[in-house]
Amino acid sequence: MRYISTRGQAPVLTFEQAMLTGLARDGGLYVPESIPTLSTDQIAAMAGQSYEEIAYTVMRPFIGDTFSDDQFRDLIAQAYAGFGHAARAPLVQLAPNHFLLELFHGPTLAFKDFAMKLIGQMFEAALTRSGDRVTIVGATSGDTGSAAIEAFRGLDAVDVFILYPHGRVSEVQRRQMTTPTESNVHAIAVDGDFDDCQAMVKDMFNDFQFREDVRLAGVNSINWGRVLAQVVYYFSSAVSLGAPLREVSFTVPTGNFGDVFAGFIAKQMGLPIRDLVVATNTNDILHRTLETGAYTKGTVTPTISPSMDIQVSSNFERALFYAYGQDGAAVAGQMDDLKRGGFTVSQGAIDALRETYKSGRASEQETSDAITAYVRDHGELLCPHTAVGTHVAEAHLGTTPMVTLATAHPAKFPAAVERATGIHPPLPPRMADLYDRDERITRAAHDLPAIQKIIKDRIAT
Ligand SMILES: Cc1ncc(COP(=O)(O)O)c(C=O)c1O
Ligand SMILES: N[C@@H](CCOP(=O)(O)O)C(=O)O
Repeated sequence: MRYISTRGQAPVLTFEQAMLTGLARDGGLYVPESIPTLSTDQIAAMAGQSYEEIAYTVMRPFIGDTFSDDQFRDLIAQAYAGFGHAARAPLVQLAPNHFLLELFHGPTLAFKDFAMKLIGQMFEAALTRSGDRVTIVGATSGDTGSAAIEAFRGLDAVDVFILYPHGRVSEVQRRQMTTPTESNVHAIAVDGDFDDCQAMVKDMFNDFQFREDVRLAGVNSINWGRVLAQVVYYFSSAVSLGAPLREVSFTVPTGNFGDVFAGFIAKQMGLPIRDLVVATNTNDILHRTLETGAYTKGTVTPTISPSMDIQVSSNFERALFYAYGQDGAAVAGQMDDLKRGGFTVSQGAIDALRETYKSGRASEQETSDAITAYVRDHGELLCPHTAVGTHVAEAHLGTTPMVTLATAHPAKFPAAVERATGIHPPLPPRMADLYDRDERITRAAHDLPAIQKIIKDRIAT
């Protein structure tokens, strides 16, 4: 399996190279040259299998000879062993045709753990074999950073620097990033919003000297490995609802478009997905783009679902690549226009996007009302991101079963949940002392050279 850039001008790589490379050298994102399909029989055989077995079947065709079959099975087993639920991603029924896919049973209580725990295992195995050392720099609006720090803490061959927007993540998210004591993980609070952090990470990848000097790697969803691991729970949940014989739809709380794009890959692989519904908060650039065809950058507005406070949505580039019939030059042109503020998707491409993705938006009040209503009517305490999802999903319920992705545990956002319900969601016992642990934070201005210096100085010591 070979990997190509969405902008068509970067070297073609193996899975291992694409995983360790992060952003392509032409600024694009790596995607597989072709998407493997699974037969109806292979999908049907997943019924009753463990999450780990399904993960192996779904991901094996993408990894080429990076790992042997046995080693890959082993890495998957280790990645999910510490999850707090035997099913890993259990489904809960909310209404006759509406289900919640609980993706928050991993160590940092968000769906990011599914990919990050596996990537951590895969990085360690690949770097142990090669003897190389890398510096991971990531941007987070709260959950990617905590999952990355958890997955890579204490690993010998990796230093991790996470840039997060100062004052714009929840206290639990911040503490998950700032309280680990291992010296190879660093949380940097940046003056700015998530888009500023993400843009600086991309600028570091485009600074080839810096990239070589620190052996830069990325674990944001620009990394194909992140997307790949997220394809698995679309299969596990759809199969338990009757796939491949029955169609299933998904509503996905969306920010950087990685999670919902993983659903697109599942569909291309042969999973009978009817609709993929993109659910946004008031930072609704994706919903507006799907409605109007115009992707126009606005300013990021802080919301009670802070992990989705994003305007420049990285993986939309991957979606565009397929909507433009894998035309890298067309994607590169649109991304150049984005630097000047926005672009208009061609009629053919927007038709293709609308064929796959439906969308909706939840205001702050609607999000809060959904949290209140779901605990009252269904006994389910939702995190605000999930509540954005259930609100939007309700407008798309029909005869096809709808699965809304529950992307984080309510205890990660206790203030918003308590305001809406009067209930203070407790942290699981294993992290009950989170508020008592000492924090280690580096503050930084929105200043790329200064942050690059912090990184270089830290890895030199
Ligand atoms: C809790 C939560 N929900 C939803 C999202 C949006 O996911 P994506 O960026 O893959 O669209 C994020 C952040 O990525 C998140 O942390
Ligand atoms: N919501 C994310 C933002 C980064 O997204 P990623 O999927 O590209 O890593 C977060 O919580 O950090």
